[in-house]
Amino acid sequence: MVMAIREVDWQHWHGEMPATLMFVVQEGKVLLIEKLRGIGKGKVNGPGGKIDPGETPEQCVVRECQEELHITPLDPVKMGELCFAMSDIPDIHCHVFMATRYEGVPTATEEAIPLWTDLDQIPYDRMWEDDRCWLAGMLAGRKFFGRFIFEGETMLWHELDWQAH
Ligand SMILES: Nc1nc2c([nH]c(=O)n2[C@H]2C[C@H](O)[C@@H](COP(=O)(O)OP(=O)(O)OP(=O)(O)O)O2)c(=O)[nH]1
Repeated sequence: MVMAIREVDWQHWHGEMPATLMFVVQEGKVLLIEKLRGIGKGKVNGPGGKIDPGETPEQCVVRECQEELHITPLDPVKMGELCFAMSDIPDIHCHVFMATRYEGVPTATEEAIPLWTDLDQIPYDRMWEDDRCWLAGMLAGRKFFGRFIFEGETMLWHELDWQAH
């Protein structure tokens, strides 16, 4: 069976659900989580979540790290944006950040289990499919803008632009 790819008018696309992700990197490791609830429950990801009304992406990513891991990332750097056209949930516009410093001790909560992960051992088979397209490049310091079409949890199409140095 051939699956028809949903037509997306990216010129006028607007993600109904703004969201964030944070990747803290220190000493050759990145702080990932096993996500215990919400969208992508059971997957490995960075901490993050939906932006509340009135919140900036930066305020959201700090709050989500506090809620999920009891840490406060310092000086978050915006690295990219991910536009997800989804089939079964509202479309998601995700702002992705990195940080090299944080306050607090990464702690397991009802939302997440912290997983310090070697940069060369990222468990892509436990992550969202698109992460293979951008995560390694971002961790190497490259900024990006990506668009993705998903059918359920399957990525049907993607387009990724890397910012010129
Ligand atoms: N790495 C990666 N992250 C994704 C993808 N799709 C996607 O929604 N995410 C992230 C963005 C958000 O951080 C998170 C979805 O928000 P959430 O359900 O965790 O939001 P939340 O914590 O506010 O939710 P809640 O349970 O408190 O209602 O998943 C993807 O394809 N790859």
